[in-house]
Amino acid sequence: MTAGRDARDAGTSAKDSARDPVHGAAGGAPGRAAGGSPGAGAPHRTGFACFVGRPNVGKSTLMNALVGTKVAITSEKPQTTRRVIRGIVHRPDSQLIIVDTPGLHRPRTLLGERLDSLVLSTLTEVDVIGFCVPANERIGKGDRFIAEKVSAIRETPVVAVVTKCDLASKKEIAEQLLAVSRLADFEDIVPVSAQTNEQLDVLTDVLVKHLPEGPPLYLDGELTDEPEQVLVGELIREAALEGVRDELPHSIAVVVDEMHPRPGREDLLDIYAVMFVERPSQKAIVIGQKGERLKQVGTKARKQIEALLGTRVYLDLHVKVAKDWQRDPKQLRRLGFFD
Ligand SMILES: Nc1nc2c(ncn2[C@@H]2O[C@H](COP(=O)(O)OP(=O)(O)OP(=O)(O)O)[C@@H](O)[C@H]2O)c(=O)[nH]1
Repeated sequence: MTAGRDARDAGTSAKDSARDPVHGAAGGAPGRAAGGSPGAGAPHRTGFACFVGRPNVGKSTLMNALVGTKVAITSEKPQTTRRVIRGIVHRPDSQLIIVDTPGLHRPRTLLGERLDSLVLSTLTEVDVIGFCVPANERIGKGDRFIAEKVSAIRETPVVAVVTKCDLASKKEIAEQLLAVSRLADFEDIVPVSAQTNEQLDVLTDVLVKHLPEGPPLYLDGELTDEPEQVLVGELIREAALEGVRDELPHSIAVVVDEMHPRPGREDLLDIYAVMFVERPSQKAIVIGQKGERLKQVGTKARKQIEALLGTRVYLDLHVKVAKDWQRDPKQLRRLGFFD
């Protein structure tokens, strides 16, 4: 099977693909979600997909690349994603709504437990699951744990996605595809790179195959239904995560209190946000000497927010301590993590 083939050729049934589940090797034609010309009389499909995998395997980056814009934040720190975010891929033949989840992992805190139950309930509700494994790392216990969990969900088909293929040689990719095929009985296995856009169109084709027939749920051009306030908070958190180490990334939460155009200045949006950390020592780190670090974080976040919203932004960012918020149900609710 060649990579980057036409969408219409991809219409193999789940049964066919079970016999030959591997979709090409990376190195095929690049392109993002470009397929999707509906064949004559082919029904329109609409549905939900969800990517799961160990932290840091590239789930959020993949969703952004498929959707074509930055709707989920990414970082080199594991467990960056905390919220369920939807990105929408529009094609003539289909609408693929991607639900981004936090990685499944063994819960260590109350926050961890809540995230895991959130993930499991999401998985039974979507139409297809994308189980992600990076091409450039050996399959480990964590991957096996998640592969077992998702293949136990009988009602949802699982497609394996070998990510970050730009970081592996052809031989390594081939070996990884084989290793992944031994993990569980996947419907399909697709090697991709979100960095170079390789095989993203093929992945979309494969996911769309599993969606039910139905009309579009979102208007053309809508890329996400996350409230802007949430996206803005996530961009601030992403800027704050850069350059911090150890436990600190997990201790940072951001709440956007207010967001409105400045009276008499329709071209300027005022945003008031608070960054929460768990301890005073962390507050000092986040703020930095003479407030330097916080200033950099604010500038970086502001630029990203301006790019997202297409307007000039004034960002008022404060840091507060919410003691041990990850373990405290009341604080968790306040920061938007509901049970
Ligand atoms: N070279 C390369 N790097 C990638 C690719 N996809 C993701 N990355 C990088 O891998 C890191 C983790 O990516 P994320 O998308 O945040 O991973 P995630 O699985 O969503 O992580 P969690 O939110 O922790 O679950 C980031 O530094 C990305 O830039 C890819 O296709 N190629």
